[in-house]
Amino acid sequence: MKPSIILYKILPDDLLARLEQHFTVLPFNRLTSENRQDFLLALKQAQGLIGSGGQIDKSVLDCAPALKAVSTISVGYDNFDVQTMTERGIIMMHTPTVLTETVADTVMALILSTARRVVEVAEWAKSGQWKGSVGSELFGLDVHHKTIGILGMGRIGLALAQRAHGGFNMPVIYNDRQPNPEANSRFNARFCDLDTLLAESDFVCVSLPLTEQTHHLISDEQLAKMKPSAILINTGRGPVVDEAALIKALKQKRIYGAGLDVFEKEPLSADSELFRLPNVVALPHIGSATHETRYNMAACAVDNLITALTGKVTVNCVNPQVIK
Ligand SMILES: NC(=O)C1=CN([C@@H]2O[C@H](COP(=O)(O)OP(=O)(O)OC[C@H]3O[C@@H](n4cnc5c(N)ncnc54)[C@H](OP(=O)(O)O)[C@@H]3O)[C@@H](O)[C@H]2O)C=CC1
Ligand SMILES: O=CC(=O)O
Repeated sequence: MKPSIILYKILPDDLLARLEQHFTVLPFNRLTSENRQDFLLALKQAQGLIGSGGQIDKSVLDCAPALKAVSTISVGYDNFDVQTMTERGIIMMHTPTVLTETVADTVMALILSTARRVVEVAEWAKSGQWKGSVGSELFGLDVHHKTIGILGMGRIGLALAQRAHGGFNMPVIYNDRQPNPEANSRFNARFCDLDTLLAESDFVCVSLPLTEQTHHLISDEQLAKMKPSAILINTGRGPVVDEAALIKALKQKRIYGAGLDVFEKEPLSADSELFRLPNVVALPHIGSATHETRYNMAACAVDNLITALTGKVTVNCVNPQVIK
């Protein structure tokens, strides 16, 4: 008999078929409060879990006595209780690398659209106000040759540094837990402490995971250290930035603007002040959302689960210590 797995995301037909070759698939389109009881019931027999979104915490894992492997269709895994999984020998897989370049493109899109006020000015033109050449009240800021500060020089940080250095002639400074020799040698990037990064950057770009150490890493004190002409970009995770502090800084024009793809609570409420501030570009968590990349992420996650349950895991594992 094939092992049972739960799929909680809609997959392309060919990828679903690939899963069905190996497993009996118990499908849920996504996790909702309405289907939670059915999901918990199905978990009793599931050896594998694949999908994205939702909190897979201890209360969920307690309902999954047969679980051996979990495969998230994302690189971030802050919504999983990895510690409990590791204690129970459950393998946690994720999808790094396949989305790196696409997310770095999204960061550049946010940098350009906030600095050059692309969304605001396009809306202005669309509303019929374009009667002649635009005046300085609609001018933006240059991007090229400005200093980019990258917080988290990992895979995405490095791909961002490449774009900024090679494409826009931007000096690159960065903060991480340790220097990244590749960033230094390929992009002439300079490792510095957080305070220096905040004080010197024209664009502060957050590309960090959410952890206990990074939660609210950017709050009142850090925003106060940024230049009034600087822009904050967050594509890491919403709670890395204290959203109330950010809204205050933006309203008081203590920083020039913000480009955000992630928020403390998602979906961001339609009545959030962030949607009403003209100096904010707020995207609905679309960092990796292209047809090609979302397919590649799903394919990677499917292969990850098949390997974790039927083969020998060598890559994409968050807790390799559980692999025997
Ligand atoms: N908006 C979106 O759609 C997307 C968002 N993301 C987010 O981006 C994050 C980064 O992805 P990726 O680049 O692939 O991940 P990486 O792990 O390659 O990069 C993260 C970097 O941050 C560093 N870091 C971790 N904690 C700290 C800390 N406390 N202080 C300083 N540096 C720290 C890591 O160091 P170390 O290696 O030592 O841990 C690493 O160099 C993901 O975790 C996810 O949250 C990812 C994809 C899409
Ligand atoms: O936020 C997206 C991810 O892949 O992580």
